Amino acid sequence: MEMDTISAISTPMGEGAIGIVRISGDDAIQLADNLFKGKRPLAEAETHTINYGHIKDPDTGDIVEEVMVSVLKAPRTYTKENMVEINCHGGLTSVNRVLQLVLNEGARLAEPGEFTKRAFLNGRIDLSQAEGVIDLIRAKTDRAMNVAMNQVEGKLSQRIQKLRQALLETVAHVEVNIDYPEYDAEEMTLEILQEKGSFVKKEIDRLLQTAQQGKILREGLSTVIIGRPNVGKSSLLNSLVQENKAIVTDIPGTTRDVIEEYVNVRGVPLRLLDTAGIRETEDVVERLGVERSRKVINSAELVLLVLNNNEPLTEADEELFKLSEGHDVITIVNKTDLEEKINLNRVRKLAGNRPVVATSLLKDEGVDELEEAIRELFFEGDLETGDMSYVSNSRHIALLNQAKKTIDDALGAMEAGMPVDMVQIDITKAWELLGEVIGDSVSESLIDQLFSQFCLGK
Ligand SMILES: Nc1nc2c(c(=O)[nH]1)N(C=O)[C@@H](CNc1ccc(C(=O)N[C@@H](CCC(=O)O)C(=O)O)cc1)CN2
Ligand SMILES: Nc1nc2c(ncn2[C@@H]2O[C@H](COP(=O)(O)OP(=O)(O)OP(=O)(O)O)[C@@H](O)[C@H]2O)c(=O)[nH]1
Ligand SMILES: [Mg+2]
Repeated sequence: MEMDTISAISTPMGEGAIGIVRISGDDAIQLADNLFKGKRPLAEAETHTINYGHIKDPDTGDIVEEVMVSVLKAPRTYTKENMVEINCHGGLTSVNRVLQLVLNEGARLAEPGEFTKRAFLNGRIDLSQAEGVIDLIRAKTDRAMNVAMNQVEGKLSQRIQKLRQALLETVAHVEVNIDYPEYDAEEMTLEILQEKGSFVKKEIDRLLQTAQQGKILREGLSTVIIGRPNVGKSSLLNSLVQENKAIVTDIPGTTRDVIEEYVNVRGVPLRLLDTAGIRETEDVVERLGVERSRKVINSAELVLLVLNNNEPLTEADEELFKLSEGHDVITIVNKTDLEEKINLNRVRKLAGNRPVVATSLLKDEGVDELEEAIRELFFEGDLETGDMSYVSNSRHIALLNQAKKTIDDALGAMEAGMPVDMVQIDITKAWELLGEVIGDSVSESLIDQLFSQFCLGK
C-alpha cells in the first residue's frame, strides 16, 4: 500500500508541560534526522528508545527547541510504520514551530484519526478495535472506559470472528451438498445448518442483550427532571452534580454543537441537558403545557419525577404520571423534612412497580437511595461484573440485528423445505454482515467517515 509520511500535533492545543509532534511513514526517521541534533542520528538509535537532543532549523542552523525524541521502527509500532514522536516544551508556539519544520521537510499534515486509520489499513487492528479507540478517548466513566478498552483489545472482534467461523463451516457443508448431490447428504446438511444457525443466533442475542447497557455506558443516559414549580428540581440537579462531579464536555454532534453535562451516578453516566435546556424544561407543566411535557418526556430515557411531600397531589402531578407511562421513571417525594401532606399511597399506586424514593434535598437525605435506584434500574441482574464485552456502538447493534434477522430467514426457509442453496444465500449474507462489524468489506466512505470523528494527531 502506498503511504506517504504524515505528521500532526498529538497533544491538546494549549499550554502544557509537554507537547508531542508525531510522525508516521517510511521517511519518518530520516525526516526527523534532518532536524535533530543529538549524540547520534536517530537512524542509529534502537527502536523504542527516547533520545535527548535539539531541533534545529536546517535553513538558518538555529536551535529551535530542546527535545526528547522517541524512535519507533516498523513494523512493531502503533501504525506498523516507522514512527517518531518529538516531545517538545509544551507551548503552542514551540510545538507548532516544530510541526512546521517537519512539514517543510516533506511530511503531510495528518487528517483527524489518520494514525489510527493506518493502524487499521496496515492490519494491526480491525474496525471495531479502532472504533474502541474513539470510545476510549470519549469515555466519561471508569466503566465506559473498561468497555472501550475491551473493544480496543479485540474482545468483541474475537466473538464476532467465532460466529463468522461457525457460519463459514455451515456454508462449506452446504457447498459439499451442492457439489456432490450423489452423496445424498441433504439430511445431514440440514441438521448442521439448524444446529449452527441456532447457535449463532443465540450468541448474537446474547451480544444484543448487552446493547442497551452498552449504549448507555458509551453515550450516557439522557435524563430529564420534571415536576411542578418549586418542588425541588434544581436542588435535585445540584445535589446530583455536587455529589458526582459533573464532567463538562463539548462533543460536536453531527448536526449541532451541544454542551452536555455528564454526571456519573454509580457507574451510570447521566447525560443531563445543558443548564439552559434543563431550565427550559423545569416548570414545563405550568408554563408550556401538556404537549411540551410530553415531548420532553419522550425525548428522555430516564425521567426523574419530583413531587412535594408538603403538598397534596395536584392534577398536574397526576398528569405527569400519565405522560410518563411506559418510560423509565423514578419518582422522588421531596421535602420530607416538612409535614407530610401528600397521599403516599396514591403516589405508590401511580408509580406502579417503578421506584419511589423519599428525599429531603435541603437536609441532604435520601440521595443515596435515589442513586441506588438509578443504578439498579440499569444494572439489574449481573451484567456489570461480566467480561465487559458490551456491544455499545449503534453501527454494530444495527449490523447484529440484521445478521440475526438473516439467520432467522435462513432457518425459516429451511423449515419451509426450501432448497439448501437458497438457505446458503442467507447464511452467506449473515457472514458478510458480521464482517462489517470488524471492517471486512466496508466501503471507503464509511471508513473515512468513522475516522474523521477522531482527534487530530490520533
Ligand atoms: N507517546 C505515546 N503514548 C501513547 C500512544 C502513542 O502512540 N504514543 N498511544 C497511541 O495512541 C497509546 C498506546 N497505544 C499503543 C498501541 C500499540 C503500540 C505498538 O507499538 N504496538 C506494537 C507492539 C509494540 C511492542 O510490543 O513492543 C504492535 O502491536 O506491533 C504502541 C502504542 C497511548 N499512549
Ligand atoms: N424544606 C425543604 N425545602 C426544600 C427542599 N428541597 C428544596 N427546597 C426548597 O424549595 C425551593 C424550591 O427549590 P428548587 O430546587 O428551586 O425547586 P424547582 O423545582 O427547581 O423550582 P422552579 O425552578 O421554580 O420550578 C427552594 O427554596 C429550596 O431551598 C427540601 O427537601 N426541604
Ligand atoms: Mg428550578
